[in-house]
Amino acid sequence: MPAGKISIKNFSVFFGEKQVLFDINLDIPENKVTAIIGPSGCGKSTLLRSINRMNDFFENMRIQGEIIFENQNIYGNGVDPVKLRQRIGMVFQKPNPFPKSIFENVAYGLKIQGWRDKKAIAQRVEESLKAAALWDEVKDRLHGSALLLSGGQQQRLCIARAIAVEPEVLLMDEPASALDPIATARIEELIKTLKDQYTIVLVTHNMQEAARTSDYTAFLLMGKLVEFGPTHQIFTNPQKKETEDYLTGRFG
Ligand SMILES: Nc1ncnc2c1ncn2[C@@H]1O[C@H](COP(=O)(O)OP(=O)(O)OP(=O)(O)O)[C@@H](O)[C@H]1O
Repeated sequence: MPAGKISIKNFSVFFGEKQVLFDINLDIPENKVTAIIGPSGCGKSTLLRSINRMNDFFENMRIQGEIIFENQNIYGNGVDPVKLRQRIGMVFQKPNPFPKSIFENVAYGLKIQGWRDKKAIAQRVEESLKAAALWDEVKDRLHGSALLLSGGQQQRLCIARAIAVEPEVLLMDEPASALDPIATARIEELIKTLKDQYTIVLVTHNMQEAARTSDYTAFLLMGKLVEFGPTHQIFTNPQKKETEDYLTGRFG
């Protein structure tokens, strides 16, 4: 297995008294797509959101263990979660463009980072929209509202917005689940092209999607990591009975 870009070490999450992740150990490989699968409520989103400290927004949240990113524990002293989220970007289940123009959506993070040079901003917006496979569809209406785009276009816009600030890691929480099959296929294609440049972690309910798009798969069950390995191995020759039972539809 390639070297880990992110190392999750003995990691547990509690919401109040309730423990939802139990002692997770997982190395997420660089420039690959890692899928997190498992039945509803098993902790997939919680694990994903732990990687860029999005769970910090829940007041009753507590963790144990470490997540190492570039030789630093992201939960260690002195780590700024806002800066961390610029390096570890996120795309959510429901497309959530801002009620602004297409251009402004993509330029938003750059402006927050202090970019002022209009030409440089325009260039980065174009590059990001191209990388998100949306440029050709929107280049003539960059100043039109993002909210008038189709759901699939909005999701690609959110991906463009996330990559505009050049993160190293992209976290995707069921990015295609609100989309029709054609829009889903486009997002899946896009994920495969983005992995050359980004380390991607993808939560999905959809087994076919995990099989089609990911290089590695982690199977979670009731907050525990049951199995992790190359996707083809997990799907064709799982080592654990629980994984096989889940993949063959015996529960979940
Ligand atoms: N902020 C919170 N406070 C309390 N419990 C929470 C909170 N967020 C999640 N949980 C609980 O943690 C458990 C794991 O939730 P999580 O959303 O991570 O699961 P999931 O596998 O992503 O589920 P789904 O596939 O249904 O989205 C669930 O029991 C959920 O109710």
